[in-house]
Amino acid sequence: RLFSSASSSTLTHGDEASTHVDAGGVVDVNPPRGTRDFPPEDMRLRTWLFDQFREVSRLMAFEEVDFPVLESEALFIRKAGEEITQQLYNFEDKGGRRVVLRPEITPSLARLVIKQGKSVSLPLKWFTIGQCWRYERMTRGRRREHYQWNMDIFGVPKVLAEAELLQAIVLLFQRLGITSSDVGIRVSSRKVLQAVLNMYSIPEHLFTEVCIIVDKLGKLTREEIEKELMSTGLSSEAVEGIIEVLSLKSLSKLEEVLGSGVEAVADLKKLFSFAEQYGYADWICFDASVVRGLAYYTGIVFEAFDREGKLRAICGGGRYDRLLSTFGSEDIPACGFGFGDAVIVELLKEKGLLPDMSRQIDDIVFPLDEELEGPASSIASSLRKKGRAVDLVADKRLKWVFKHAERINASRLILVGNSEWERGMIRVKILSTREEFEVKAGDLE
Ligand SMILES: OCc1cccc(Br)n1
Repeated sequence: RLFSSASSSTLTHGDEASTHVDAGGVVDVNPPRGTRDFPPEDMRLRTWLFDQFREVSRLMAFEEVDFPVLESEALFIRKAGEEITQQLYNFEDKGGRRVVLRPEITPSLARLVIKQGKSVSLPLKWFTIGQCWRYERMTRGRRREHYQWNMDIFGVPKVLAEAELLQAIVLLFQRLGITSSDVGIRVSSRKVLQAVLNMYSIPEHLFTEVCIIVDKLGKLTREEIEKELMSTGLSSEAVEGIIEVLSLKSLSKLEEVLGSGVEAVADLKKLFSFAEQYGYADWICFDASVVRGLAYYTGIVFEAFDREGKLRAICGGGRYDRLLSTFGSEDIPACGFGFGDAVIVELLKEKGLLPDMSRQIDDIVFPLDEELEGPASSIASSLRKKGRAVDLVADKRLKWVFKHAERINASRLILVGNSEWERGMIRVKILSTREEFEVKAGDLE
């Protein structure tokens, strides 16, 4: 514990109590509920994962963008009863403005596209990695923040855009060593549900609400889903029809039920034929139950899942052709996905695919006497200017330095000692081969 649990008097400075501890004199060293610290080893893993996200974005020719974590609440007020908008991390700032810690990134992307307006030429292919927030009652002890990699394409109405996004996801999995035996991607289209609602002449305004309800398939029982659907005013016949179609996992069966020439079927057939061309057909499967829980999806939707069924969705996304008009702007066809930083790490752990996250340093420079600290720092400085990662160590016993060199996987140990320095020399140990030699200080590369 950082402080004893003594009374606060032991912690005061002068006559005012320290402002960092409560009356009990103990500061809480944990981060706020539902949030994480990233100490060095965790940060190395996160940096490695984000580097994979960035490399795939580069391969796909996407441009990086960024936004404030803080957004106007108005960007996320939607009436569809989505979990994400019911758990807004929202508050009023000191200027009386209603703001949120963003729960997702797509609305910010849409806002920037609108703001850029005519100054950008379509298509746009943008990516970002950003922290997203939700305020969930900690009854379920779940996280309140995660980082999400988002890839979005604006201005391409055809399913080739969704096919591009699916390749990005498959490339990412392949870079991490995950195969299509570990993970699949369920693909469907909101137009399937649209077609079913049309079959039962269900009014358009119920579409989004029905989507949000059926997205809970697999989380709620069939009875609960049926009850919620009936509560929207759907007939039991329509409810049965919806549930029957959504349980389809074959495109040909879907075509039988919906009839040929239905846009939903045409889109999906096109997407699956692209998948063959890209070479990721074995990663994807049609599953009509996929609707995703965001109100604004209008077409193809998809989500990646672990085939053992132990984890929550790894990533998900879809087409959202009418989001911009909800912000009062001209619509631009768009599609994208979000890929969180938590479930993927759970999967890598499950599969024994976590990379080695130990430190690696090029050189340790160590002065054997205090009066050699100056020369040691000049040696460290010249090595750093040549691009070497150098740990300058002082005030330690040599035994500790050897242990430290092992701990941080240093390649070389450079010792600055009196007898050598008098001759302008330093001693170099190559730690992998134990080879040791003297070299003129200025000649060391
Ligand atoms: O994907 C839902 C979500 C949104 C924000 C924060 C967290 Br943790 N999870």
